[in-house]
Amino acid sequence: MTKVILVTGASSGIGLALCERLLSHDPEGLQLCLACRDVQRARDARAALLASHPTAHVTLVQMDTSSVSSVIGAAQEVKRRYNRLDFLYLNAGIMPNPHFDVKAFFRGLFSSRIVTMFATGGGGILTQEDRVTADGLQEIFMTNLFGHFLLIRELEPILCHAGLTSQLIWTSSSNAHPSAFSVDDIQHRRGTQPYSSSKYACDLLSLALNTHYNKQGLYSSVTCPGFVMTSLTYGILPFFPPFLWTLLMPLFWLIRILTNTFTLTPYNGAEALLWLFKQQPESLDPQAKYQSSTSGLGKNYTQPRKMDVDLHMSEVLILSVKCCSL
Ligand SMILES: NC(=O)C1=CN([C@@H]2O[C@H](COP(=O)(O)OP(=O)(O)OC[C@H]3O[C@@H](n4cnc5c(N)ncnc54)[C@H](OP(=O)(O)O)[C@@H]3O)[C@@H](O)[C@H]2O)C=CC1
Ligand SMILES: CC(C)CCC[C@@H](C)[C@H]1CC[C@H]2C3=C(CC[C@]12C)[C@@]1(C)CCC(=O)[C@@H](C)[C@@H]1CC3
Repeated sequence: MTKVILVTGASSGIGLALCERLLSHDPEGLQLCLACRDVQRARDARAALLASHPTAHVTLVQMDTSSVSSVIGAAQEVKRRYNRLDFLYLNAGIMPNPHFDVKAFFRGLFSSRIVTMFATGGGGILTQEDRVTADGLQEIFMTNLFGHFLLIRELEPILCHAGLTSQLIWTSSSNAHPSAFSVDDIQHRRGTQPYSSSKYACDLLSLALNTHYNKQGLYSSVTCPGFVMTSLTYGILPFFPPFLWTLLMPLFWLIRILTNTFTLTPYNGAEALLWLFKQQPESLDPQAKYQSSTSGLGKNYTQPRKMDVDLHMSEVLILSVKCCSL
């Protein structure tokens, strides 16, 4: 039976690489819908996918996850086109206005946090300046988490079908950290790490969605693509042109020997997202984060890692998120 798959943020990076890998895995049996905010970039992505898979079914829907009306409109369009959705990849994400804290970076270099700092971008080396959207919500929270929550809520009728299972697959991050998140400030209006907070909220929300929806056949899983060279990463050091990143690649390959989270290419980063596509959702651990990993010799594999999440907090979050959507 044909599987219907919707991928948010499919116009570039990990989302686009995932689409390419899904089509290589099963070129005929999929109906792929690319949900993108920029129509021209979406068309270019579709053309690139069709160039390598000319018989594939690839459609587009315009959706900006940072806008409530855009998400609701796109969901209506998706429900009009399909009466069932098998996989929903919640991948669109931003880290705008990042600040790279050089002092924290050098402090980390001479401390015991050196490996975790490289593997997770933690230790305070990255902060961001957030904005408020036209809907009055924090942009990073809205784009990375809340837009996706609204999408799931709107698509519920085609995600939950008696006797069938569907999967939600989040692109989270190893930068998701409980210390950046507070249930009293779920949008992270007051702190300096809204990206980390939004990704930790994705981890919590996935857990709560499993509690609420498993009995209706809907399962949610969390992935981490590792550290990947994409436009999101290039934006972290805007004064650093892409060719300088290329010069750093030998250093990154060396670091990969110490931490297999340096997946580096979007193809490698999409590994866990594709792996989940091939699993029975009932066999997955709702408290695991499925990590794309690449060995020093370039071999790709998926590793489950226990998330630092608790059920009570996940329930508080889903209630707060529902309140935001009223
Ligand atoms: N790169 C990395 O090392 C890591 C990335 N991630 C996560 O992976 C995901 C993909 O990022 P990555 O591929 O790296 O970066 P890219 O910037 O290449 O991809 C991000 C995608 O999200 C889309 N997007 C951004 N904002 C919106 C919006 N408001 N509405 C709809 N789509 C939007 C972008 O669209 P457009 O083309 O229009 O900009 C783009 O297609 C993100 O969630 C990111 O947080 C997690 C860990 C590490
Ligand atoms: C210029 C220096 C020699 C090297 C600087 C490297 C850092 C800029 C990177 C080291 C670890 C990276 C990293 C991320 C961004 C860039 C680094 C801090 C992320 C935070 C990107 C987004 C994510 O979601 C994380 C998982 C990444 C973790 C590692």
